[in-house]
Amino acid sequence: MGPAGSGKSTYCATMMTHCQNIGRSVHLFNLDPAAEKFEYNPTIDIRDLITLEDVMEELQYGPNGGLIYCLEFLLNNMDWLEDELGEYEDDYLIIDCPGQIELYTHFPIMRRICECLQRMHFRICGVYLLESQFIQDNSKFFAGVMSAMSAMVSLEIPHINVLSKMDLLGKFKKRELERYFDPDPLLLAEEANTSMNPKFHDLNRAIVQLIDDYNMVSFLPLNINDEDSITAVISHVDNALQFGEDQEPKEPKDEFDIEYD
Ligand SMILES: Nc1nc2c(ncn2[C@@H]2O[C@H](COP(=O)(O)OP(=O)(O)OP(=O)(O)O)[C@@H](O)[C@H]2O)c(=O)[nH]1
Ligand SMILES: [Mg+2]
Repeated sequence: MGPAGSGKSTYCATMMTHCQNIGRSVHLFNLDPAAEKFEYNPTIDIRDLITLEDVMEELQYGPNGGLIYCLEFLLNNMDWLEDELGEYEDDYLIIDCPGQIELYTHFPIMRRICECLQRMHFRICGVYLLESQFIQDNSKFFAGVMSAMSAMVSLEIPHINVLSKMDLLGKFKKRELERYFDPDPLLLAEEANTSMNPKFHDLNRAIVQLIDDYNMVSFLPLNINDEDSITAVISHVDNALQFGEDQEPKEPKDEFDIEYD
């Protein structure tokens, strides 16, 4: 999940490549009826049920109303989804979600989809992407933290926040960056207040107090060009899913077998 352009599809493709390299069988599930093309072909695709293009053309909807219509259509046809998912009950699915925050907070659409997955005994972990460039502007960062938090609160599933596009971030000192990975909102608010009109100071403080009260917003950095960073993110997700706990132990590969004289 994450706002438009935050790197969701790139995240999915990166994780697909990584999983294939480590020998894990994964499938891509596209939930975005407006998606155009993917690096990997989705195994399950909402566009097989309905596409935004058709809705806009036939019902004369605009792009946002059309998107809501598509997802509500899916909710009214959940047996389609259950049929599609049925074949992959024991598999690892990476779901590319649409970005519009309305789907998480204004309408319970994503929540209902999560409930359907849970009914089918899938374990779910939400991964919310926020562009790392946001940390160059505290007010943008706050807005991002709040949108991540509202998705987290409305879905009620294990949730991981990721700062995406770390490769694009200019030079930052390590210590300075770490403040954003585990943000101390009160400290950040003081900084925001120095650059904003005093009439916003109380509002800023109230907002950061809210973030602080939840005390559960932290970020993992993701640099898609750095294998260690990809591994770190996927191992947090695995941990949240308890993935691998019921997997059969793998036979050691020949080259690692110990030879005795
Ligand atoms: N350098 C860099 N570019 C990235 C990264 N992730 C995404 N991009 C670029 O950012 C743009 C948007 O990326 P997408 O992966 O399509 O983002 P999205 O969230 O799926 O976008 P929508 O589906 O349109 O909401 C593309 O031009 C990507 O090439 C990254 O980690 N590093
Ligand atoms: Mg996308």
